[in-house]
Amino acid sequence: MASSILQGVAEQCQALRDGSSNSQTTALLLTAALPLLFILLLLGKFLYPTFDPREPPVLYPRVPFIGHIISLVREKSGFYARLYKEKRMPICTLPMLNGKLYVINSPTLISAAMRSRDLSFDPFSIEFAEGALGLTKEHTKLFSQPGFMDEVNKVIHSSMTGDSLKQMMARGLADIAGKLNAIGAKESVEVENSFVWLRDIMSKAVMWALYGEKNPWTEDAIAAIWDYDENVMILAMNMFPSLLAPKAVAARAKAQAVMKPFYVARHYEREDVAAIIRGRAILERDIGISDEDLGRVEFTMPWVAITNTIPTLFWFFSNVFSRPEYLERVREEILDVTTIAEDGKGRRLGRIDITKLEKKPFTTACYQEASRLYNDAVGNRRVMQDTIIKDASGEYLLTKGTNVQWGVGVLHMNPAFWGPGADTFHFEPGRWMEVSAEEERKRRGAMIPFGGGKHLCPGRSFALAENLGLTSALALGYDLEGVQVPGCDPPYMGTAVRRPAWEKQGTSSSIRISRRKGWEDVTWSFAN
Ligand code: HEM
Repeated sequence: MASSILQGVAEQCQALRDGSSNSQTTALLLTAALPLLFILLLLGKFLYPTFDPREPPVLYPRVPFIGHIISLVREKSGFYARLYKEKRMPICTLPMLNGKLYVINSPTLISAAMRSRDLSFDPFSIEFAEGALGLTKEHTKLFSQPGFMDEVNKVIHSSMTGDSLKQMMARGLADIAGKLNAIGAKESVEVENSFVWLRDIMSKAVMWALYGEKNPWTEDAIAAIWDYDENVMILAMNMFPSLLAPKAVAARAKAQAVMKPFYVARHYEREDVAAIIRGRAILERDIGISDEDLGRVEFTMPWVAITNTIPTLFWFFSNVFSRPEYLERVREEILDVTTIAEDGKGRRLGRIDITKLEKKPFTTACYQEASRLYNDAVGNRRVMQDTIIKDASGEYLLTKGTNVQWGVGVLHMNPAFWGPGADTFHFEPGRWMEVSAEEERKRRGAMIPFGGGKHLCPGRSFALAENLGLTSALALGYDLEGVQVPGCDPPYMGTAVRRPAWEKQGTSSSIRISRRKGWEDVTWSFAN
């Protein structure tokens, strides 16, 4: 940058000496410009980041300083895919204002970044919380105590395994069954928007699973989470939130107000509350967060629990139910894991075993394909100590304090890993069936819908069980007319999964649901 300015000045001086530009005006202008150039050079020295030759290659934006920032805001997660398509770099350094950002595209380097102890997600959790949850500096100071985030990590990951996980799954699945069983044999339900219909059923089930009998989440309060979801990143930036995102601020206030009495009454200590909710609250209480404030701080949990689960459910559901041949194959597999018994009162009981369904090849392939195609998360880490990561393309120095990102879509939609058509929105469950050892090897590290390393999403098995539960009972026991697959928009910033954009392909969101012929008398339940 500085050298190109100097070069420009030198060329002008040469032109003056040569007499090729001897006008007095030019000389005057140049004299006046010299101090300005000097200031620019000085500013450049202090404002522009420096690069070590061992760092990833630098990719300068067309518009200096702010070019990459503008592209990121405009293109969202699509920015990483575009950059990779144009440059095909395994990793690069993007100068931004007076800082820089590393962007990784190689699966091996992404895996290394996720596993590295010197790269951390924790600073983002804390910084995000301040704006997104409306916390005070006091709260963030408490969270920043050495070792606290490691304790949170331990609680999060140990509480979503074994019996705690099973209990959560069972509660959620029972709630889903209740909603479907309520659809009578003689009625048909007209649904205006299939995404919203699924969203409302699943949100309630997840809240029930997390908060137990004292679950505070009303329909209204759940709707507020979805209003918040759309604008959470504006809040996270923490600049004039009431002005820039008043709807999200109001939604957050409403949701946090609903949570407050739950925490003030210490319902989180109850046995029927999910261990992740209980464990986090106790940990936070122990470092000095009051019960009154826990409802505010813990608002992050219901949000992360539904914001990616439900879009994943929607894409799995719509891609299967809109294709009769796929629906038929999925139905066969579900039937195989379902027991039907008389209830002694003239009705039948249908029990779907979700753990067995999780092993069925075609159903799993459809779920995987939906996750591959529609998950476009952006991975984030901060370099805590200078560190080196490497792959076959070379070794790269990552310097302390720099942020690192990767776009999941760059890997998930790369035909080099997933075969022809993988870079278009072509849903092909066949990609997941009969995969050769060679293909398996090529795909290693290229499927990362849940992130990885010590921050690997702890909710992935819960989400899978609930999503399979709802779709499997629907597939076997109900007829759904009019299901279409819409176009999609990038995920909202801070979330992982693309959102439906009905208007893009003129698709209709409305569907009609009725009991399937021959299955009208079945009451559904799940084993997990
Ligand atoms: C299909 C559904 C889901 C998807 C696609 C998803 C995706 C993700 C991703 C990409 C991350 C970041 C991981 C990283 O940076 O390495 C994450 C983290 C997390 N997710 Fe999920 N998630 C889902 C469901 C859930 C559910 C149901 C819960 C809770 C009930 C949950 C709780 C969390 C938590 C607490 C973290 C932070 C983990 C940490 O910092 O160690 N997620 N998730």
